[in-house]
Amino acid sequence: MSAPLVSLKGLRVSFDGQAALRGIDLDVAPGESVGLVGESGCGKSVTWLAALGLLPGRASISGSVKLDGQELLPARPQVLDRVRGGRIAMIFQDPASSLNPVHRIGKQITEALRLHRGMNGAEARAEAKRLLDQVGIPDAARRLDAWPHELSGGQNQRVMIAIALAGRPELLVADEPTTALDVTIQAQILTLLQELRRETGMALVLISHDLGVVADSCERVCVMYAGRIVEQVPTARLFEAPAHPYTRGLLGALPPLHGPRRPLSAIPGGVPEPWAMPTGCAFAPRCAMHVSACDANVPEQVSLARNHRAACIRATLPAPHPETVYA
Ligand SMILES: Nc1ncnc2c1ncn2[C@@H]1O[C@H](COP(=O)(O)OP(=O)(O)OP(=O)(O)O)[C@@H](O)[C@H]1O
Repeated sequence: MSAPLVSLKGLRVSFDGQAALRGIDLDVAPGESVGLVGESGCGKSVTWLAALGLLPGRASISGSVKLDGQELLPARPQVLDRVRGGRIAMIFQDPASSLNPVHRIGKQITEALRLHRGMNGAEARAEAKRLLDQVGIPDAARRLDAWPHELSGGQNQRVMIAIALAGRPELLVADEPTTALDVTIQAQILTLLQELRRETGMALVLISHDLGVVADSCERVCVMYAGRIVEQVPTARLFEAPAHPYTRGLLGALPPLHGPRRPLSAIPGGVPEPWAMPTGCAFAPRCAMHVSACDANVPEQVSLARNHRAACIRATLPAPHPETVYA
Protein backbone atom coordinates (compact mmCIF):
# COMPACT_ATOMS: atom_id res chain seq x y z
CA MET A 1 0.00 0.00 0.00
CA SER A 2 1.22 3.55 -0.68
CA ALA A 3 1.82 5.82 2.33
CA PRO A 4 -1.52 5.97 4.14
CA LEU A 5 -3.65 9.08 4.01
CA VAL A 6 -5.23 8.15 7.33
CA SER A 7 -3.70 5.75 9.81
CA LEU A 8 -5.47 4.53 12.95
CA LYS A 9 -3.30 2.66 15.45
CA GLY A 10 -4.46 1.05 18.69
CA LEU A 11 -7.57 3.25 18.75
CA ARG A 12 -9.57 2.57 21.92
CA VAL A 13 -12.79 4.21 23.06
CA SER A 14 -14.83 3.61 26.16
CA PHE A 15 -18.00 5.14 27.52
CA ASP A 16 -18.36 5.17 31.31
CA GLY A 17 -15.67 2.51 31.63
CA GLN A 18 -17.28 0.19 29.04
CA ALA A 19 -15.05 -0.48 26.02
CA ALA A 20 -16.65 0.27 22.64
CA LEU A 21 -13.39 0.05 20.62
CA ARG A 22 -10.68 -2.36 21.80
CA GLY A 23 -7.70 -1.40 19.61
CA ILE A 24 -8.41 -0.51 15.97
CA ASP A 25 -5.54 -0.62 13.46
CA LEU A 26 -6.61 0.61 10.05
CA ASP A 27 -4.87 2.44 7.20
CA VAL A 28 -6.64 4.14 4.31
CA ALA A 29 -4.51 4.92 1.26
CA PRO A 30 -5.12 7.99 -0.91
CA GLY A 31 -7.96 7.32 -3.35
CA GLU A 32 -8.83 3.81 -2.16
CA SER A 33 -12.27 2.55 -1.21
CA VAL A 34 -12.58 0.63 2.04
CA GLY A 35 -15.72 -1.01 3.38
CA LEU A 36 -16.26 -1.31 7.13
CA VAL A 37 -18.79 -4.00 7.91
CA GLY A 38 -20.15 -5.74 11.00
CA GLU A 39 -23.26 -6.23 13.08
CA SER A 40 -24.94 -3.35 14.88
CA GLY A 41 -22.96 -2.07 17.86
CA CYS A 42 -19.56 -3.45 16.78
CA GLY A 43 -18.04 0.06 16.67
CA LYS A 44 -18.10 1.07 13.00
CA SER A 45 -19.47 4.57 13.60
CA VAL A 46 -17.55 5.17 16.83
CA THR A 47 -14.27 4.46 14.97
CA TRP A 48 -14.74 7.44 12.65
CA LEU A 49 -16.54 9.68 15.13
CA ALA A 50 -13.52 9.22 17.43
CA ALA A 51 -11.07 9.89 14.59
CA LEU A 52 -12.86 13.16 13.78
CA GLY A 53 -13.32 14.30 17.39
CA LEU A 54 -17.11 14.01 17.16
CA LEU A 55 -17.74 11.90 20.27
CA PRO A 56 -19.22 13.44 23.42
CA GLY A 57 -16.76 14.62 26.09
CA ARG A 58 -17.45 11.68 28.40
CA ALA A 59 -15.95 9.27 25.83
CA SER A 60 -12.45 8.22 26.81
CA ILE A 61 -10.21 7.91 23.73
CA SER A 62 -6.64 6.63 23.37
CA GLY A 63 -4.37 5.47 20.57
CA SER A 64 -3.29 7.28 17.45
CA VAL A 65 -5.09 8.88 14.49
CA LYS A 66 -2.76 10.27 11.85
CA LEU A 67 -3.68 12.26 8.76
CA ASP A 68 -0.76 12.39 6.33
CA GLY A 69 1.51 11.63 9.29
CA GLN A 70 0.09 14.41 11.48
CA GLU A 71 -1.25 13.17 14.84
CA LEU A 72 -4.86 14.27 15.48
CA LEU A 73 -5.11 12.89 19.04
CA PRO A 74 -5.66 14.23 21.59
CA ALA A 75 -8.35 16.18 19.72
CA ARG A 76 -7.52 19.88 19.37
CA PRO A 77 -10.44 22.04 18.17
CA GLN A 78 -8.30 24.29 15.91
CA VAL A 79 -6.83 21.29 14.09
CA LEU A 80 -10.08 19.34 13.84
CA ASP A 81 -12.05 22.35 12.56
CA ARG A 82 -9.74 22.42 9.54
CA VAL A 83 -9.82 18.64 9.02
CA ARG A 84 -13.57 18.03 9.43
CA GLY A 85 -15.53 18.92 6.33
CA GLY A 86 -12.23 19.94 4.74
CA ARG A 87 -9.72 17.13 4.29
CA ILE A 88 -12.10 14.51 5.71
CA ALA A 89 -15.87 14.73 5.28
CA MET A 90 -18.51 12.44 6.77
CA ILE A 91 -22.09 11.79 5.74
CA PHE A 92 -24.67 9.92 7.79
CA GLN A 93 -27.65 7.64 7.40
CA ASP A 94 -30.45 10.15 7.75
CA PRO A 95 -30.03 13.26 5.60
CA ALA A 96 -33.20 14.77 7.08
CA SER A 97 -31.56 15.12 10.48
CA SER A 98 -28.21 16.32 9.06
CA LEU A 99 -29.67 19.15 6.96
CA ASN A 100 -30.93 22.28 8.68
CA PRO A 101 -34.71 22.43 7.98
CA VAL A 102 -34.86 26.24 8.29
CA HIS A 103 -32.21 27.02 5.66
CA ARG A 104 -32.53 26.66 1.92
CA ILE A 105 -30.37 24.03 0.22
CA GLY A 106 -28.21 26.65 -1.53
CA LYS A 107 -27.41 28.47 1.71
CA GLN A 108 -26.26 25.22 3.35
CA ILE A 109 -23.87 24.46 0.49
CA THR A 110 -22.55 28.02 0.18
CA GLU A 111 -21.89 28.09 3.95
CA ALA A 112 -19.61 25.08 3.53
CA LEU A 113 -17.89 26.76 0.57
CA ARG A 114 -17.34 29.95 2.58
CA LEU A 115 -15.94 28.00 5.52
CA HIS A 116 -13.66 25.59 3.70
CA ARG A 117 -12.74 27.41 0.48
CA GLY A 118 -13.12 31.06 1.46
CA MET A 119 -15.62 31.73 -1.34
CA ASN A 120 -18.23 34.43 -1.14
CA GLY A 121 -21.38 35.67 -2.91
CA ALA A 122 -21.77 34.85 -6.58
CA GLU A 123 -18.68 32.64 -6.63
CA ALA A 124 -20.08 30.35 -3.91
CA ARG A 125 -23.52 30.22 -5.53
CA ALA A 126 -22.07 29.24 -8.91
CA GLU A 127 -19.96 26.53 -7.26
CA ALA A 128 -22.99 25.31 -5.25
CA LYS A 129 -24.92 24.91 -8.52
CA ARG A 130 -22.00 23.01 -10.04
CA LEU A 131 -21.89 20.70 -7.01
CA LEU A 132 -25.64 20.00 -7.25
CA ASP A 133 -25.13 19.18 -10.94
CA GLN A 134 -22.22 16.92 -10.02
CA VAL A 135 -24.31 14.92 -7.53
CA GLY A 136 -27.10 14.52 -10.09
CA ILE A 137 -29.79 16.92 -8.79
CA PRO A 138 -31.86 17.96 -11.83
CA ASP A 139 -32.57 21.65 -12.43
CA ALA A 140 -29.80 22.58 -10.00
CA ALA A 141 -30.10 26.39 -10.33
CA ARG A 142 -33.74 26.29 -9.18
CA ARG A 143 -33.06 23.68 -6.47
CA LEU A 144 -30.63 26.03 -4.73
CA ASP A 145 -33.70 27.89 -3.46
CA ALA A 146 -35.55 24.76 -2.29
CA TRP A 147 -36.07 23.84 1.37
CA PRO A 148 -34.97 20.38 2.54
CA HIS A 149 -38.62 19.29 3.03
CA GLU A 150 -39.30 19.96 -0.65
CA LEU A 151 -36.81 17.28 -1.74
CA SER A 152 -37.05 13.48 -1.51
CA GLY A 153 -34.86 11.44 0.88
CA GLY A 154 -32.58 10.43 -1.99
CA GLN A 155 -32.24 14.04 -3.20
CA ASN A 156 -31.46 15.22 0.33
CA GLN A 157 -28.73 12.58 0.59
CA ARG A 158 -27.32 13.94 -2.71
CA VAL A 159 -27.36 17.42 -1.15
CA MET A 160 -25.47 16.08 1.88
CA ILE A 161 -22.90 14.61 -0.51
CA ALA A 162 -22.65 18.00 -2.30
CA ILE A 163 -21.98 19.68 1.09
CA ALA A 164 -19.36 17.01 1.84
CA LEU A 165 -17.68 17.66 -1.52
CA ALA A 166 -17.64 21.44 -0.93
CA GLY A 167 -14.42 21.14 1.08
CA ARG A 168 -12.77 18.97 -1.64
CA PRO A 169 -12.15 16.15 0.85
CA GLU A 170 -9.35 13.66 0.40
CA LEU A 171 -11.47 11.14 2.31
CA LEU A 172 -15.25 10.79 2.45
CA VAL A 173 -16.59 8.61 5.26
CA ALA A 174 -20.12 7.49 4.37
CA ASP A 175 -21.85 5.99 7.43
CA GLU A 176 -24.75 3.79 6.26
CA PRO A 177 -25.55 6.43 3.61
CA THR A 178 -28.35 4.41 2.00
CA THR A 179 -29.98 2.62 4.94
CA ALA A 180 -32.81 5.16 5.21
CA LEU A 181 -33.55 5.07 1.45
CA ASP A 182 -35.60 2.66 -0.64
CA VAL A 183 -33.85 0.00 -2.66
CA THR A 184 -33.64 1.60 -6.12
CA ILE A 185 -32.44 4.90 -4.65
CA GLN A 186 -29.85 3.02 -2.53
CA ALA A 187 -28.23 1.65 -5.68
CA GLN A 188 -28.17 5.11 -7.30
CA ILE A 189 -26.45 6.69 -4.29
CA LEU A 190 -23.83 3.92 -4.12
CA THR A 191 -23.14 4.32 -7.85
CA LEU A 192 -22.87 8.10 -7.39
CA LEU A 193 -20.29 7.64 -4.60
CA GLN A 194 -18.20 5.43 -6.89
CA GLU A 195 -18.41 7.93 -9.75
CA LEU A 196 -17.42 10.81 -7.48
CA ARG A 197 -14.47 8.85 -6.13
CA ARG A 198 -13.23 8.28 -9.68
CA GLU A 199 -13.84 11.92 -10.71
CA THR A 200 -12.27 13.54 -7.65
CA GLY A 201 -9.64 10.96 -6.62
CA MET A 202 -10.84 11.06 -3.00
CA ALA A 203 -10.70 7.95 -0.82
CA LEU A 204 -13.98 6.46 0.40
CA VAL A 205 -14.77 4.61 3.61
CA LEU A 206 -18.20 3.03 3.33
CA ILE A 207 -19.73 1.88 6.62
CA SER A 208 -22.48 -0.71 6.34
CA HIS A 209 -23.94 -3.70 8.17
CA ASP A 210 -24.43 -5.28 4.74
CA LEU A 211 -21.43 -7.22 3.42
CA GLY A 212 -23.02 -7.35 -0.04
CA VAL A 213 -23.15 -3.54 -0.24
CA VAL A 214 -19.50 -3.02 0.68
CA ALA A 215 -18.30 -5.89 -1.48
CA ASP A 216 -20.05 -4.32 -4.49
CA SER A 217 -18.61 -0.87 -3.83
CA CYS A 218 -15.17 -1.24 -2.24
CA GLU A 219 -11.72 -2.52 -3.16
CA ARG A 220 -11.00 -3.68 0.36
CA VAL A 221 -13.24 -4.90 3.17
CA CYS A 222 -12.60 -4.60 6.92
CA VAL A 223 -14.80 -6.81 9.06
CA MET A 224 -15.43 -5.58 12.62
CA TYR A 225 -16.59 -7.58 15.59
CA ALA A 226 -17.06 -6.39 19.18
CA GLY A 227 -14.83 -3.31 18.88
CA ARG A 228 -12.00 -4.87 16.86
CA ILE A 229 -11.18 -5.46 13.20
CA VAL A 230 -11.15 -9.23 12.79
CA GLU A 231 -10.30 -9.38 9.09
CA GLN A 232 -8.99 -7.03 6.40
CA VAL A 233 -9.18 -8.47 2.91
CA PRO A 234 -9.10 -7.26 -0.71
CA THR A 235 -12.65 -7.68 -2.03
CA ALA A 236 -11.39 -9.94 -4.81
CA ARG A 237 -10.19 -12.43 -2.15
CA LEU A 238 -13.20 -12.05 0.13
CA PHE A 239 -15.32 -14.61 -1.69
CA GLU A 240 -12.55 -17.06 -2.59
CA ALA A 241 -10.54 -17.08 0.65
CA PRO A 242 -12.46 -15.66 3.63
CA ALA A 243 -10.37 -16.47 6.69
CA HIS A 244 -12.20 -15.46 9.86
CA PRO A 245 -15.15 -17.66 10.86
CA TYR A 246 -17.19 -14.48 11.46
CA THR A 247 -16.53 -13.32 7.88
CA ARG A 248 -17.49 -16.78 6.66
CA GLY A 249 -20.69 -16.54 8.68
CA LEU A 250 -21.53 -13.13 7.17
CA LEU A 251 -20.88 -14.54 3.68
CA GLY A 252 -23.08 -17.53 4.44
CA ALA A 253 -25.90 -15.12 5.29
CA LEU A 254 -25.75 -13.40 1.86
CA PRO A 255 -28.44 -14.47 -0.59
CA PRO A 256 -26.87 -16.39 -3.53
CA LEU A 257 -26.50 -14.37 -6.73
CA HIS A 258 -26.70 -17.43 -8.95
CA GLY A 259 -27.90 -21.01 -8.69
CA PRO A 260 -30.76 -22.49 -6.73
CA ARG A 261 -32.20 -20.70 -3.71
CA ARG A 262 -31.09 -22.10 -0.37
CA PRO A 263 -31.89 -21.20 3.22
CA LEU A 264 -29.63 -18.45 4.56
CA SER A 265 -27.42 -19.57 7.39
CA ALA A 266 -27.45 -17.05 10.21
CA ILE A 267 -24.76 -16.95 12.89
CA PRO A 268 -26.26 -18.22 16.14
CA GLY A 269 -26.11 -16.08 19.28
CA GLY A 270 -25.37 -12.38 19.60
CA VAL A 271 -22.51 -9.91 20.04
CA PRO A 272 -21.23 -9.93 23.66
CA GLU A 273 -22.06 -6.90 25.76
CA PRO A 274 -19.04 -4.73 26.70
CA TRP A 275 -19.30 -5.78 30.37
CA ALA A 276 -19.39 -9.49 29.46
CA MET A 277 -16.51 -9.62 26.96
CA PRO A 278 -14.82 -13.06 26.84
CA THR A 279 -11.14 -13.10 27.89
CA GLY A 280 -10.02 -14.69 24.63
CA CYS A 281 -11.52 -14.26 21.19
CA ALA A 282 -14.80 -12.30 21.47
CA PHE A 283 -16.33 -14.42 18.70
CA ALA A 284 -15.43 -17.75 20.35
CA PRO A 285 -18.84 -18.38 21.99
CA ARG A 286 -20.54 -18.22 18.56
CA CYS A 287 -17.78 -19.78 16.49
CA ALA A 288 -18.27 -23.03 14.58
CA MET A 289 -14.47 -23.57 14.56
CA HIS A 290 -13.94 -22.90 18.28
CA VAL A 291 -11.23 -24.83 20.18
CA SER A 292 -10.19 -24.34 23.80
CA ALA A 293 -7.07 -22.32 22.82
CA CYS A 294 -9.41 -19.62 21.46
CA ASP A 295 -10.43 -18.76 25.03
CA ALA A 296 -6.88 -18.04 26.24
CA ASN A 297 -5.93 -14.72 24.58
CA VAL A 298 -7.37 -12.06 22.32
CA PRO A 299 -5.97 -13.15 18.92
CA GLU A 300 -3.60 -10.78 17.10
CA GLN A 301 -4.01 -10.19 13.37
CA VAL A 302 -1.85 -12.52 11.28
CA SER A 303 -0.88 -11.86 7.68
CA LEU A 304 -2.32 -14.42 5.25
CA ALA A 305 -1.55 -12.81 1.90
CA ARG A 306 -0.84 -9.36 0.48
CA ASN A 307 -3.23 -6.92 2.23
CA HIS A 308 -5.04 -9.84 3.82
CA ARG A 309 -4.95 -10.17 7.61
CA ALA A 310 -7.19 -11.95 10.09
CA ALA A 311 -7.33 -12.11 13.89
CA CYS A 312 -8.02 -15.81 14.38
CA ILE A 313 -5.72 -18.58 15.54
CA ARG A 314 -7.51 -20.97 13.16
CA ALA A 315 -7.40 -18.66 10.13
CA THR A 316 -4.66 -20.58 8.41
CA LEU A 317 -6.48 -23.91 8.65
CA PRO A 318 -8.35 -25.27 5.63
CA ALA A 319 -11.81 -23.74 5.77
CA PRO A 320 -15.18 -25.33 5.45
CA HIS A 321 -17.16 -23.71 2.64
CA PRO A 322 -18.70 -20.45 3.95
CA GLU A 323 -22.22 -21.64 3.21
CA THR A 324 -21.78 -24.67 5.40
CA VAL A 325 -20.09 -23.10 8.44
CA TYR A 326 -23.31 -22.12 10.20
CA ALA A 327 -25.74 -24.23 8.15
N1 LIG B 1 -22.57 8.39 22.75
C1 LIG B 1 -22.48 7.13 23.22
N2 LIG B 1 -22.60 6.87 24.54
C2 LIG B 1 -22.49 5.61 25.04
N3 LIG B 1 -22.26 4.53 24.28
C3 LIG B 1 -22.13 4.72 22.94
C4 LIG B 1 -22.23 6.02 22.35
N4 LIG B 1 -22.05 5.90 21.02
C5 LIG B 1 -21.86 4.57 20.80
N5 LIG B 1 -21.91 3.88 21.94
C6 LIG B 1 -21.72 2.42 22.08
O1 LIG B 1 -20.55 2.06 21.39
C7 LIG B 1 -20.72 0.80 20.75
C8 LIG B 1 -20.41 0.92 19.27
O2 LIG B 1 -21.42 1.73 18.67
P1 LIG B 1 -21.40 2.10 17.12
O3 LIG B 1 -22.51 3.12 16.91
O4 LIG B 1 -20.05 2.47 16.68
O5 LIG B 1 -21.80 0.74 16.43
P2 LIG B 1 -22.03 0.45 14.89
O6 LIG B 1 -21.21 -0.72 14.54
O7 LIG B 1 -21.82 1.70 14.08
O8 LIG B 1 -23.56 0.03 14.92
P3 LIG B 1 -24.80 0.49 14.00
O9 LIG B 1 -24.67 -0.29 12.73
O10 LIG B 1 -26.00 0.09 14.81
O11 LIG B 1 -24.68 1.98 13.82
C9 LIG B 1 -22.15 0.36 21.05
O12 LIG B 1 -22.12 -0.53 22.15
C10 LIG B 1 -22.83 1.64 21.41
O13 LIG B 1 -23.90 1.42 22.29
